[in-house]
Amino acid sequence: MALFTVLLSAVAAALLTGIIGLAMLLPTRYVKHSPASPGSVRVQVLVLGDIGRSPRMQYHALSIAKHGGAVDLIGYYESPPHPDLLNNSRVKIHPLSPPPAALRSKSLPFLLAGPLKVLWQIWTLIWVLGYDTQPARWILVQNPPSIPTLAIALLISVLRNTHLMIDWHNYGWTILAGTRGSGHPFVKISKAYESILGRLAPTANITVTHAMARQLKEAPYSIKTPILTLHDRPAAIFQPLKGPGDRKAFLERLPETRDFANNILAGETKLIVSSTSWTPDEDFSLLLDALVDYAKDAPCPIVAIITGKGPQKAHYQSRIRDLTEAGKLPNIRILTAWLIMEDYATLLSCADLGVCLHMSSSGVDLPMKVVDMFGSGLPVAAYSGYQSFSELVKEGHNGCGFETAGELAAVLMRLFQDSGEDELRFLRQGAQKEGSLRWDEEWDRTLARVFGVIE
Ligand SMILES: Nc1nc2c(ncn2[C@@H]2O[C@H](COP(=O)(O)OP(=O)(O)O[C@H]3O[C@H](CO)[C@@H](O)[C@H](O)[C@@H]3O)[C@@H](O)[C@H]2O)c(=O)[nH]1
Repeated sequence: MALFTVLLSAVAAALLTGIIGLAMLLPTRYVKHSPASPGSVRVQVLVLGDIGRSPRMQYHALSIAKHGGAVDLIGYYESPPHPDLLNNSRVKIHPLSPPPAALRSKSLPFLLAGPLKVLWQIWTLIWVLGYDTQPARWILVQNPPSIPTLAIALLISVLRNTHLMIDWHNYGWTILAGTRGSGHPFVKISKAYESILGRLAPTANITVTHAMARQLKEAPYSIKTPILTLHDRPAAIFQPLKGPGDRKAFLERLPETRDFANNILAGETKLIVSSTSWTPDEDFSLLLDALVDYAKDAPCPIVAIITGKGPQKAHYQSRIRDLTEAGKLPNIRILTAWLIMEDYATLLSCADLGVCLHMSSSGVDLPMKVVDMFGSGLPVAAYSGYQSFSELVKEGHNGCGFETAGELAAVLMRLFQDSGEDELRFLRQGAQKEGSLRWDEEWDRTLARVFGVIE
């Protein structure tokens, strides 16, 4: 009997120690103040991508900080973030450690490297969201990427008593379907995962279009929590040119345009700009084929600058080289570049036309680059074959749609002839008008109260 009592006590003591130990390992919890004062609001803004190339998440961070909230901005630190974030005392950037090189290279088979990479991401996310940051009132997470971000954000929101808001930019499974095909098992798993977590996880949701908000209310997502649409709007850094002197100074300074500045300023050469993350959902063959077509009977030379970083850049650079060497691009110069944010914004304001090849894997997202272009007063020629297109581009008012290389070539021919000048001027006015609706007003109206950063 005595032995039994001793054993029982030992088991109870071990259990208690285990429970206390576990409790001590759990992350600290947020204590809700109701209502919270704006100064006490802390938000973890999370993107499992390069912070510097996640404009919408950077703008969220800036808006929260502008109203006095504190922000932990979490993501990979690859490109320089928005300049206003770097010296903002209310924003702390928490760089995620990238997976070890062996997992990123193609040396290991995907079936081994893929799961190991996800395990690495799970660990780094739990560490940063749960332990490296103070408990927050909100986690605001970008979707996609969805795996493992949504699951970890949900786990941490429960453990730390934090509200969870998903900012739906698009769907991870539709992007995957673009490369693997919609019948692939990974695509099916990814769709189920995103739908279930979307339904279970958030206190509230944000979408980039009304069309996406409508879709999320229906199966397979069937989200019942509030869904707010926050259209992308240009940040203050994107502004139309103040005067022709500024255009001259910039074009003569930028290495990519210096040699062509005089002709561009005289209107004899047209400057077009496209920006991209060089992902498979943007088919740059459309632009290259259109330029080859245009070059056959060009009304004027074109300098095309494609800005951005991403996986397919080298592939298209080599296609551009081949086409140029084969003599298929007479009077056309195609350059690629990665510019600091200020120069990217000014280049847009100096161009004659923006080109957008965003194809929308889901049909219901929108390209941020067109928002940048409108902010800089630049009209666009944009791929238009998807449902939400008209939520941003108004055909004949601020841009022209196209679905094939032939149609894009026809737009370029029409606008760059002498007779196209009036239409281009009219479109520029439309772009400036659309771009005058700014991020700050849209954000303050839609989200400031929800986060509690205004009373
Ligand atoms: N600093 C700098 N930034 C650049 C440059 N070139 C491109 N960028 C950044 O890269 C963005 C373009 O990125 P993409 O990945 O091509 O896509 P997107 O047009 O921004 O659309 C994405 O965001 C939307 C919502 O925010 C999503 O709805 C959409 O699905 C997509 O993910 C530009 O808006 C700009 O912020 C450059 O030279 N310099």
